[in-house]
Amino acid sequence: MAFGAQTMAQPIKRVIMRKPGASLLQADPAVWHYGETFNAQRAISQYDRFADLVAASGAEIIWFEDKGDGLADAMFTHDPSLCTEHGAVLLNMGKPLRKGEVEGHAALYEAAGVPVLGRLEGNGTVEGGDCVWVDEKTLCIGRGVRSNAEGIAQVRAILAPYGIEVLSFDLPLWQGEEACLHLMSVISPLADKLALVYAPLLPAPFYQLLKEKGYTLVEAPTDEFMASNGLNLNVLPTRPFDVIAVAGFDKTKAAMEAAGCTVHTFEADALCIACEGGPTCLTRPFHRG
Ligand SMILES: NC(=O)NCCC[C@H](N)C(=O)O
Repeated sequence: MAFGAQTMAQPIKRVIMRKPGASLLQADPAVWHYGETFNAQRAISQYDRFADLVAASGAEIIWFEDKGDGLADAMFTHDPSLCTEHGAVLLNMGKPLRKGEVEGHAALYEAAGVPVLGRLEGNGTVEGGDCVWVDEKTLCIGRGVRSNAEGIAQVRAILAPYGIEVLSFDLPLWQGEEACLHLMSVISPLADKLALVYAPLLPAPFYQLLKEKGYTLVEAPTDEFMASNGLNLNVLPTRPFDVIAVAGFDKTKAAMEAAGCTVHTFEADALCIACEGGPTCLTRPFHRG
């Protein structure tokens, strides 16, 4: 099976996804840090609409089944692994409740015949949501509550033989250690060198790098970023200029449309806003191009 995703917006050919089921239905929202609008049954039906949009893009979905393993956050398949043109990297989750998800990804890559280049060990943590390819040879990682210096150093060592540079950028604490703020919480690539950002929370050197690399930045409005717990910004390009976003954030949608994007939306208060993860987080594209 072909693989490799060192870009963030090229057409998704293959993607790992997990439909929430038994594990989400059993999840205690207080334990998992799910918000007031959490409702597992509604989240599951909202997910179905999202999965229809991904399937309609033509992507092949590789399913990571929820057989009641208790891993409620495992629907956010973006986080336990990433996949280069040379093979996959198995990450190590910073959120302790999510550690067990990595084995599921390992099994899927093995079944798909995708080689594994390396696996994070010991205390090193990096989550996929902190990883942004700004070009095919440059992977930026947000150092924060979920990804630490040791984990970033391990990813750097795993990818160095392939000529891939790994850069680290410090994230703010924002809503605290229990909440989820990834580097991808403040940027969503929309096309080659075009990204939706929430500039006030971008690490300043990362903002400067994007400018140096020639990016055009579309700014998401503060009121919608706050009202959505940041989920207005978390949009998934299934191909350049064609994105899936959470419904209800019209100014953000209009800003993307003004930049030339077609925006498909789905209702996601019980799924994304409550569980702190959006359309990008719900997918691990492992072949784009
Ligand atoms: N890439 C992402 O931003 N993933 C969202 C993960 C949300 C999940 N509830 C978590 O706390 O890890």
